[in-house]
Amino acid sequence: MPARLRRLLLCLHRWITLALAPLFLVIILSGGLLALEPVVRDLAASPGAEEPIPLAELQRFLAEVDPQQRTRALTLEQGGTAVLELSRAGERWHEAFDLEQRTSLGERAYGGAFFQTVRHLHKDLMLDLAVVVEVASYALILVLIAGPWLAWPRLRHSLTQWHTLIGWLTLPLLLLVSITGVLMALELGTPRLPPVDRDAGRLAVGPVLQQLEATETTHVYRMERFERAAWTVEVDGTAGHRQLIVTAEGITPVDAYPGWVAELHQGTWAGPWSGLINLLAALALLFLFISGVWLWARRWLGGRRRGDADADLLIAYASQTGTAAQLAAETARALRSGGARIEEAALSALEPKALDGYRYTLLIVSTCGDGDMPDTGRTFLAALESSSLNRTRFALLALGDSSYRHFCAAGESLRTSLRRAGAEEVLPMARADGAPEATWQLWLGEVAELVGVQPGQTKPIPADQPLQLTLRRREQLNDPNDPITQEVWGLTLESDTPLTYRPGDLLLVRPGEGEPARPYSIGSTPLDAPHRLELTVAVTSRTDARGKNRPGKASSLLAQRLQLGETIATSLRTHRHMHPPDDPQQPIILIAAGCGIAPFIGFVAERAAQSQRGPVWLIFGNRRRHGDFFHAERLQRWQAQGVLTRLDLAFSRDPEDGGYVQDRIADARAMLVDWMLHRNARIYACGRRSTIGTAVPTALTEALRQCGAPAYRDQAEAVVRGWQSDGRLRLDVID
Ligand SMILES: Cc1cc2nc3c(=O)[nH]c(=O)nc-3n(C[C@H](O)[C@H](O)[C@H](O)COP(=O)(O)O)c2cc1C
Repeated sequence: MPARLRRLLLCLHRWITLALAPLFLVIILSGGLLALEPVVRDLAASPGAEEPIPLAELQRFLAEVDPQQRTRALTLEQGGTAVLELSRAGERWHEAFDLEQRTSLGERAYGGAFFQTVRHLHKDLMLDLAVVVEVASYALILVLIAGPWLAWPRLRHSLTQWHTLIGWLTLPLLLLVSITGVLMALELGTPRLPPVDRDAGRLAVGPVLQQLEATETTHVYRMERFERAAWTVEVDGTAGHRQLIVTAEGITPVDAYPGWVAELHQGTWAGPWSGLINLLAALALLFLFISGVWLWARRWLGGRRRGDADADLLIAYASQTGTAAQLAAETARALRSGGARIEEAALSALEPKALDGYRYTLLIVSTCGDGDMPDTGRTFLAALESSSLNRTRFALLALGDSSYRHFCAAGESLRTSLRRAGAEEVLPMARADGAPEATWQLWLGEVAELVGVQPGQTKPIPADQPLQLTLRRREQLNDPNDPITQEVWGLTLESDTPLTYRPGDLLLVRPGEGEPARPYSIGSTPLDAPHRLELTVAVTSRTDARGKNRPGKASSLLAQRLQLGETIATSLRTHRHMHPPDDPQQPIILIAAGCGIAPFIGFVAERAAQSQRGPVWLIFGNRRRHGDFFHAERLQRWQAQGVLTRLDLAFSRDPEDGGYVQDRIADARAMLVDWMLHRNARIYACGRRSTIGTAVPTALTEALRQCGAPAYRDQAEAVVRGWQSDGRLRLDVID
């Protein structure tokens, strides 16, 4: 189904229900109660009479027991009993009589007056607003019809799945009840009645019987006044068994009363007990209504707390190269072992409102780029602008390096925005300059004291390793004659000592003394050559104050100025977040745009060096197959060897393989969703912010939705956020 149509149906389903919620509740609850009426009536009565009463005998009987003609209805029961509904001065009651003795057997209480009120509520809200009920019934039919288009039922235990399953199972019954309700309001499928003068005076039972005398009627089964001056009477006579409408003007035979539509609507087509089906319909509707509103409210309130629902501390982080993430994990471990109940999440997995649900929120946030917030914190920071957090109490540890122009700028701006949103800062902000271990330890001590726990032992955070590396090989990876491609080089660097790292770790390169370092993802494995590491380096450029193009200092050093055999001082930073899974059998999906392929060459190389390896699927996108399909030869060799299980390519400027990585995700969505939901795969994505940072999560959300797992956008988004926070989806964004 087209996404736009689905969105429209979802809007109808959700907003009609919410807009008409009180009305729906009244109609559903009163309908459920009314379903009980025939049953209660049946329980109170003896089984129905088989024999009707002769007309003359009925006249004599009524003349004696009801001389003032207060009878509104008469029914017969087995054992010679008649039950009269009598009224006096607006009061109504049922009384049973012995037909032979003509004596009262006492009042019959089955809550007739109560059901009368409920019926009134069900039909016109007790305010003569039958038209409002009619409109609500149309709306309900729309809501019911829109529902099944939104999700397939699945056998899984979650409120959403129960909502879907019950909706699907009871749909025919619910449609039947609501459509017959509308038909009744339109008087379709009910017997065609003669015109009834609603303003005429009350027509008493005596004149009705007199009129019947003048016809061929011999026996009466039951009779009931349904308007002030109109009765329905079921009779036997020479013309057979008939249903008559009697008014002051005369007698009209009609089809069976109240008609098949009303019987279907009331559920009484198979006797009083089949009416209980309507109780089932009402309970199903009530469940769908309450669960639907609850699911919506839960999403709306941003109740995105997952995992430990009782946690009273939230540890949230925004990290670019993994340090803040690692410190957050260590903080959580230390406080947990002291007995605190903790939830840990990347800021990208949270909505600001969620912070209000915890006693304290502890934030660890680094600064990247030129004073920027890491990608995992940007959406959160923007969302804070329109949030009001009056129950949030937070403590913040900012990571940075004072050799950069804007020291701890991301931490500062997060702090400002939180305070502006109304959150209370409970500890002075801590700023770590360079290696953060010492500052973090002090901060952890303060935090532990604040929350009242004794922190457990902490593991040291690996510090950056200084490394002297010699350039051994440099090869241009793009086609220098193709102006559409960006200048990209593959470098092999060598150390005197064996190296300890995993693919995805970062090599920090300072282009000069006092210059800020630039991180480069390492795309090799020490399993292949323990002294070597490989980089894929794009030559960046920026426009200076005079409008001239200046090459990036670190990239031009690596790609141009550094000579073969020359040595450079660097440092190696562990980037645990971008390590391949520890289990070599776990399926991995690698999504790379442009230079984002850099770490993944190392991922596949690591798998190639392992004997017991799981599947690897690479989705790579760039501009031109013949200009910038980096590492093509190696990738194709790995594919032929079966190391690379699947390779999908998107070259945006080539007509034959056009599109972007997100288009390949959409093409292969069924397989991708299957790998994620049933094969415990992990996704890694690396590339520029515009491609990977937003397009990949959006494409994954869309893939889930299209596969109906789940079908609602906000739920699919929550699944993708969940993958991000539990490490099933790992993004590495390069500027
Ligand atoms: C490319 C790059 C840019 C950085 N920019 C800044 C900056 O503008 N201001 C600052 O205080 N620190 C800056 N830093 C230092 C980091 O904030 C610091 O290394 C921090 O520990 C990294 O934490 P993370 O691994 O969680 O991202 C930068 C680091 C790198 C590698």
